[in-house]
Amino acid sequence: MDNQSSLSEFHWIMNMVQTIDAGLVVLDKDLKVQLWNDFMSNHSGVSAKDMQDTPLFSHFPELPEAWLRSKIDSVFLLKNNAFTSWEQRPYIFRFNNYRPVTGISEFMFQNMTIIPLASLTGEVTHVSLIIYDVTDIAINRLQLDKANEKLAHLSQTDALTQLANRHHWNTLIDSEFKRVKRYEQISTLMMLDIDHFKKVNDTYGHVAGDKVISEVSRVIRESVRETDFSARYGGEEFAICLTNTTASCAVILAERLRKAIESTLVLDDGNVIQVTISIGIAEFKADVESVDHWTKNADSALYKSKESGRNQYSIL
Ligand SMILES: Nc1nc2c(ncn2[C@@H]2O[C@H](COP(=O)(O)OP(=O)(O)OP(=O)(O)O)[C@@H](O)[C@H]2O)c(=O)[nH]1
Repeated sequence: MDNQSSLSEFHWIMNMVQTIDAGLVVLDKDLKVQLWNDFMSNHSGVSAKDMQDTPLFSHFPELPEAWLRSKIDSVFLLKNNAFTSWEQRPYIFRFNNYRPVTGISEFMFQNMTIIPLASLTGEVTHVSLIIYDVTDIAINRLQLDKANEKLAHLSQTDALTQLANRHHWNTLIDSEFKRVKRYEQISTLMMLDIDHFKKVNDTYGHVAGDKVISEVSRVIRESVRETDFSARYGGEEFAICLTNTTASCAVILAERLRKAIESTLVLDDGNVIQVTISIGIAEFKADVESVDHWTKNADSALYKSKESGRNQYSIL
């Protein structure tokens, strides 16, 4: 190839380097900038002329210097490419994201490849950083993750009460049962039922009944610990599992709930509705063979509370 054609080849290669839709930066061993393409100028607002032969980090103090230095050092040393993904670190250079408002990020998500550049003698004298704008991919992924999270929440939650639904309860209590059985741990199951609820429906209607269920659930949600879990077990029946708690300690929550619900006034269409609950408590014991067995124990205790006059707790 003669000088003229290699010069023109160099010219169009430089044209491509400048206009390609990715950031290209070439650094020497002192991390001084030797090439800064149009993508980098346009997004950073700093021209190639101003960057030329100056240390990269002096222009961009917000760069993760220690982390990036060690990445670049390892490329010089090992002569291998290095790659970083937006999932590890959303961006390297803090460039604005010009996408229509997404609410997810105001910055451009970036992947980066660092490649060693060898001289004719094989010595790695420079590295090139290639910055890819992956904002669209990242935003789609994050939106999908959010939607999946929302769907998972919806599929596990009872709409009226915002408590776990029966299906999700089954999963939770199943794994709690396995945990306590295997490690001989302590855990207590509590079943709650609104007293004479049929009368509430018959007197005030189903909408008022729903309001009562929703208020009772609110009290439950606000009363249990973060480590406990609760669910709407059936129509007006609720279940709470108190992990690492004995039946005698569960009594404290049972009484707190009983009193709180007894003193809650539900207003509906000019009516003031007041309800009470009955509670059955069953601590996990070594002879409990299954979740069904454990639940039956709590149900028997609940039945005892109903039989003894309601608005009270019983322990099996
Ligand atoms: N409004 C409303 N009512 C419901 C819902 N689910 C179940 N119910 C009603 O709750 C009532 C439960 O009645 P029962 O199981 O006979 O018991 P109770 O009247 O509460 O009496 P005790 O439990 O013996 O104190 C029934 O009338 C059901 O129709 C619901 O989601 N909304």
